[in-house]
Amino acid sequence: MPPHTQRTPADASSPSTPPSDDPLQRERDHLAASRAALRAMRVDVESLDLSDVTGNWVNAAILQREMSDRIKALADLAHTPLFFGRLDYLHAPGTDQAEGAAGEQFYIGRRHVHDADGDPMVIDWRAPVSQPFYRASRKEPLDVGLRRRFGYTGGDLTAYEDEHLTDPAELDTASALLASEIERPRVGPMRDIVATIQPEQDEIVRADVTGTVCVQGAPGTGKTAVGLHRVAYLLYAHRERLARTGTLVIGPNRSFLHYIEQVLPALGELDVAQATVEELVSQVTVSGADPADAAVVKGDARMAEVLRRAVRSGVRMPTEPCVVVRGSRRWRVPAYELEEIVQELMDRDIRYGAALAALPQRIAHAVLVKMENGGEAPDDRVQDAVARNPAVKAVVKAVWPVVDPAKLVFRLLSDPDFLAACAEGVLTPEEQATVLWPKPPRSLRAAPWSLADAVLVDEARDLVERTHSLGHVVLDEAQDLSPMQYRAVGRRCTTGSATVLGDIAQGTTPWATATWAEALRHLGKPDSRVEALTKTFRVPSEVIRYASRLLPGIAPDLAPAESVRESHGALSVRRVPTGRPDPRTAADEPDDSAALDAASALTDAAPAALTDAVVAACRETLRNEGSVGLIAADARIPALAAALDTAGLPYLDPGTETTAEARLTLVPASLAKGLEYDYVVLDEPAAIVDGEPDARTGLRRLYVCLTRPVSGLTVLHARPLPPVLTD
Ligand SMILES: Nc1ncnc2c1ncn2[C@@H]1O[C@H](COP(=O)(O)OP(=O)(O)OP(=O)(O)O)[C@@H](O)[C@H]1O
Repeated sequence: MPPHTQRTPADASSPSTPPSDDPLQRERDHLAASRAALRAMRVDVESLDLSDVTGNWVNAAILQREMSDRIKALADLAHTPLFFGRLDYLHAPGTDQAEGAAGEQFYIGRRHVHDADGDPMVIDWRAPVSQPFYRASRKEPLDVGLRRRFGYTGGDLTAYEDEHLTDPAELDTASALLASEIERPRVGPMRDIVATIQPEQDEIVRADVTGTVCVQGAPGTGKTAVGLHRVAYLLYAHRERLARTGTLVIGPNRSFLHYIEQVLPALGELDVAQATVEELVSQVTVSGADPADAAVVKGDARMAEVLRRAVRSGVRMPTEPCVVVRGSRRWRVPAYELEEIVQELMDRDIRYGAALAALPQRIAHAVLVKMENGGEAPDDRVQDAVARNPAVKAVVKAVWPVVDPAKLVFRLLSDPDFLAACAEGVLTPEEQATVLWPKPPRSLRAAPWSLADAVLVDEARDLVERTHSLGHVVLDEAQDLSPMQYRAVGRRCTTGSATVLGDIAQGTTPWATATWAEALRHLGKPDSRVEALTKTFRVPSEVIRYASRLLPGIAPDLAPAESVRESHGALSVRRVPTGRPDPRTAADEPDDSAALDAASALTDAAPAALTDAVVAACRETLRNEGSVGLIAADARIPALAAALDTAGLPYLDPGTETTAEARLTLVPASLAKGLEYDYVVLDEPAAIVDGEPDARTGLRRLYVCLTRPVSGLTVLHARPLPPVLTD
């Protein structure tokens, strides 16, 4: 049999052939039977009578919720095929390839379906028996004789493709179904990749839950997709444990999270929390922004030591004895003894709040020892009562005051002497001046908290009281976090593990991490393994080669990505003549504020010819099938929006999903990260570079923008391109 046989209903069956003789029809029959079995499973759950089994209304409510979740999970989604693959094992799995053991056949799908006898009709893709579907190869067939992939049109099974992994005569050719899945237009919500997960991606998806995995992946290599499938896998393989401990996906912004949140329900998972870093540290409301230099210092890991000192700065050594009066007797704990107790709590590595709770008990214990020595026989209740005695409370208040994390950070940022005392030898005087508020706010409520400040408050809070740790955290676009932000994420998985996804070349914050080793250290997972993904499923080869020319300047240690798709004519770079000389190039601009002012003046005054050409390019590109993203420097967005309005071209915001009717999105460069469009029209690269505080960050932002297209990229420029992008 030739490899990769693909059949359509037209050539696979004729009206005269009995259905059971035709392999494609047999598969369609299995699909119909599986659907019927799924319906029966749903009816079973719906008809369960809970009145007998629930003793009280709380149990009834919990059970009811579980049932309605289960009913939702058992829905047969018309456009998500129930199974997408089949594995024919040479031997029954688990029989250790025993002589004579019969091979077994499994259909692989998004969820488990069984018939009335409980025999499996579709196996969940996450089950161990499904793993060879993703990993088996000719070199290592993993006891699989046949791997079959199914093709669907709408909800109909219309094709299949076979690989006989142990047949030496069969050639190792690329899968046409995989290629068509990768090529499909991107209109609508993001889809899962469960049918086409690649071996190197599967290794990450199924990595052990106890370890943290960090993925360095070039644009479009599937980092986000892998992260989401990993969550779905872990919830399947460790459901009980993670239901108890919780799972969280952290993304850079809400529109990004909205974009990805549609995938998990299709994979059968409804219970995964999502948050941005800002939402994670929401002790105070963020209303301000820091200049880059202040944010860099506030985000530096040294701030953890400053905060540690600040939290303990109020601790005073006792100078007076503690005298407890009980009945007719007075018990006296001398100052030196109290000092020993306080010193011991200082030396022990326990949270400030835990020490505060322990201190009155320690003093009470000292009193109890004296009582015993004095011939009394006090019990535990006496110790509790002594701990609550006003004299003990007064000592505690004087030596170990309550710390409010927000008030503490407020004081650090507004009181130069306090900051100097806590930061001595840690931050230079200049750095201290940088983090202080220029004009101290009048009250806590009036404080213009920035995100970096909120992270400091979160750290201070953790020094006082342990942060709740989850079972697993997925951190996407991780390269953009500051050391203090890594610590904030890390303390949310101290007892669990993390999946860290990112691309050093796409780091666009002034505090972006230089290496994954450093990031993992701040996260508190220094020994985690780092995997690289270098095959891009999104960006066409011509485009990724073009964008990769920026790599030596922005991330010299990274190898350029390879594209899975050769596509000719995917890249078009057009210079728009404006009739006026270009004053300078993007690359030789000096990095000072005068130059930046001049640059933004230039950006604002982009020639009308460029705007016209960009609108025309959008119109031309919209003739293709699929979504179109017009990406431009943030400063250019108002002018382009006005031009699109005038031209009568409707457009969407990045957070809004494209539909067949509304396919054009106007994307500010600062929001382009993580998004993808079939076609991208890129406006004035030099303006995108100028939109950032320094040239390297500008070029990294440009790299992000250049790598958003799936099928085609049109670059329009009036100003010169960065030199590495000119031929
Ligand atoms: N194995 C696969 N089969 C089919 N499509 C895939 C596969 N892996 C990834 N893709 C597709 O490639 C595109 C890029 O994936 P994704 O957004 O996860 O990449 P990324 O590495 O996070 O990219 P970026 O760094 O640019 O944000 C998506 O459309 C995704 O569905």
